[in-house]
Amino acid sequence: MDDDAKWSRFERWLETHQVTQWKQLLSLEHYDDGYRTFHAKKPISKGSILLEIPDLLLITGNKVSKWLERKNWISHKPISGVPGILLVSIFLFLESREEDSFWKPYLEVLPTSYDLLFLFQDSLLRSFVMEADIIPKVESTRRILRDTFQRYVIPHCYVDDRDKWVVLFKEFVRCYCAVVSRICFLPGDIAGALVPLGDMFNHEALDVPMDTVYAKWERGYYVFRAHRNFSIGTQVFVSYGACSNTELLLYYGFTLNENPWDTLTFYPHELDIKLNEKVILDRQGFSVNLLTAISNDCDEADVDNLVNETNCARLYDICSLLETRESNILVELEKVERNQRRVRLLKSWIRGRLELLRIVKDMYRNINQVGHIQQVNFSK
Ligand SMILES: C[S@@+](CC[C@H](N)C(=O)[O-])C[C@H]1O[C@@H](n2cnc3c(N)ncnc32)[C@H](O)[C@@H]1O
Repeated sequence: MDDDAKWSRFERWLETHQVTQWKQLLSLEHYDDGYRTFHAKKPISKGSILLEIPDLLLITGNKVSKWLERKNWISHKPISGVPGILLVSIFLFLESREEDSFWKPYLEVLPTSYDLLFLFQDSLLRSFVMEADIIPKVESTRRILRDTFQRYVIPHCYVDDRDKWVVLFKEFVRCYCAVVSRICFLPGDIAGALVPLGDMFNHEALDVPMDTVYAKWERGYYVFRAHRNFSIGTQVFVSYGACSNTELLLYYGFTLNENPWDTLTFYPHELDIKLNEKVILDRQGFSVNLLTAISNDCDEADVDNLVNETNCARLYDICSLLETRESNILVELEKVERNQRRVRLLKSWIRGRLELLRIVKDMYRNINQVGHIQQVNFSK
């Protein structure tokens, strides 16, 4: 069945369950790479309902854990020790092998390839990624996936050779990627909910955190509301939260330009600074531990005071060191011949970090010149 036919089947499935209203407001655009996004057919005002998906269509962690237990796939005791996200991944894997699965029309339109960071080749990660603790995070994801697959999936599948194991494992990893990159928050659920069609909204970063929850459970439906006005013809986004580009790459496989929530995490000893703790840099500057380490004697609880008392020229210099390091990585990355999507993602990730460093450098330069922090907003 080709992609158009799969999509038509998915739409019919939605219509059978009375999911039709959205078409008055939204159109779905399909990209060549198989991804999709919503556009506004009419002007949309903040707070209006975009989409309502009935409970029956949702795949939730709680439903899945009961199902796995009922089918004796995993017994009660181990189930409580397996993270909900992995249980939903196992469920997706099993359902996608069932010809008559209720969710088949949905499963068929899920993306077939992902760019989550743990899927990147080690040669790319180890040479071009300087974020603190990223390699252990990637390795732990890979290990957990292998262990879960070996422990809970393989005993129920007939696998007589290594090639078959590899094929099944790749399919399991694809299911896991679908779950982490699409699951929606559902209070009281061990994992959250996969919301067919609701998971086609792309993410946008907001300058300030949202005042209300715009995607939530209401009266037996998962309801998506507009968090701002959208003009006709423009892309309609939701917001996945205040995610840094590192988090976006880890869990969703993309980065944003000018992401106000971007961060850069590092260990100062990498720059020959005597401090063993991890330091986080965001648009407000360095985390308190670095400020404390290089400040004069002052009350650490008051960040404004701490910055006033800190040698901002030194903080500026640390930004410059980080900037040089990131620029050098970017130069090396430019030499990589492969112009594949993952290389492009790493480049845009680094460009985002350089932009962040520029903003913070300007901030510390201004503080240094003025001698106090009045021009800087530390309200976050
Ligand atoms: C919940 S899905 C959104 C729907 C997705 N576009 C699709 O067709 O299935 C999340 C995935 O969409 C993509 N995505 C979401 N927001 C994006 C954005 N602002 N820029 C680029 N890709 C985005 C990423 O691949 C992410 O893993």
